Amino acid sequence: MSHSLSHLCYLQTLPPISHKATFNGRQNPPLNERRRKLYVTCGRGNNRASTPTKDDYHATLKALNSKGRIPRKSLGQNYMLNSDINEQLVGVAGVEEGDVVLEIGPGTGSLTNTLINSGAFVLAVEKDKHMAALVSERFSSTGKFKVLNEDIVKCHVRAHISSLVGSTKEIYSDTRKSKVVANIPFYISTDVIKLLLPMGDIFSEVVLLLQIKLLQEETALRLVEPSLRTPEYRPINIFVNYYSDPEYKFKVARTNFFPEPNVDAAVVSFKLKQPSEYPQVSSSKSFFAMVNSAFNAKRKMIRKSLQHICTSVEIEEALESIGVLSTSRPEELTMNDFVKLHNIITKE
Ligand SMILES: C[S@@+](CC[C@H](N)C(=O)[O-])C[C@H]1O[C@@H](n2cnc3c(N)ncnc32)[C@H](O)[C@@H]1O
Repeated sequence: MSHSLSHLCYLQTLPPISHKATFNGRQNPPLNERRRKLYVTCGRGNNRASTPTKDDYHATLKALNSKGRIPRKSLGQNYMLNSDINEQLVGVAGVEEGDVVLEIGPGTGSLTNTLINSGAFVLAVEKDKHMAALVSERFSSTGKFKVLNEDIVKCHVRAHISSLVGSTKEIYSDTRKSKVVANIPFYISTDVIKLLLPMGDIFSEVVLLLQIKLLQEETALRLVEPSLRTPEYRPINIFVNYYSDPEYKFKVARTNFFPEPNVDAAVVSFKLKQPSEYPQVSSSKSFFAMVNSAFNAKRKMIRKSLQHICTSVEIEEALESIGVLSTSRPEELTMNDFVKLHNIITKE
């Protein structure tokens, strides 16, 4: 292990960080054989082995302490303490030797470690310069890691991935698409979904550990499997299903994070559609503008809220022709209904 990694070793007793976290001090379950193997191998023969660090409570505190940091609430810094969950996340994404993976917010690097040990090359985008420095020290010697100290929302993801995939071609000869695997803070989850889901030309899959804060505990489930006529049915549901095939995977209890948030989390996978698989609309921009207008006046009937596009009589006729009531409100239309409606009323 290189000297620069030594501060992350799991050798000392609990460091003197006192934090108001409600972490209950439970130990992670013992490593099984497969995980033990992953911790000591790096996959590619031409790269050095990754650190065999176990990213539990003590190691996380120790890493933070080494940089004099305490978790910042404003950046959603709730660190994962359970390597089993990282392994499950990586398993959901089917990360294989040679994959290029975008990780948003590596933090102390617990998920990064699992990704690298699975054979991936990780491009990490971390807004906090101290955490970016920490993971850079921890992983640059693996030759399978690059970190950008940037805000993901402002980051030119496509350009970075394209230049990375180009530059890693010698090592990774096939042309598989990249993946996104990340434990992201709640405050950027909608922005991240909007940014990444339309990138089906470069990413095959986006697997996110999301905090489920919006309404009640099953928010993540409702994001991917919305029911018509419910308050949770919103334009984001239509957006998600337009660009991907989403799947709710499993819930993650809040006790797995440090500091412990006041909500649980959930793993959601979005299999990205190819641009040729998107619903057929003349313009996605005008389609989403129409959907947003319809939902902006959620209590209003569609024939009234879309009058800036055409007359209410024309909208009524269009609604009837697609088999829905002319008095429908937006939460009564499926994505396919909106697609058909858009294609009729923007033609007239
Ligand atoms: C929930 S923590 C996850 C940390 C780590 N991946 C883990 O699983 O323990 C979120 C991370 O995202 C970073 N972050 C917050 N806002 C960000 C943004 N806009 N762009 C990139 N990273 C961000 C935080 O600094 C933090 O490291």
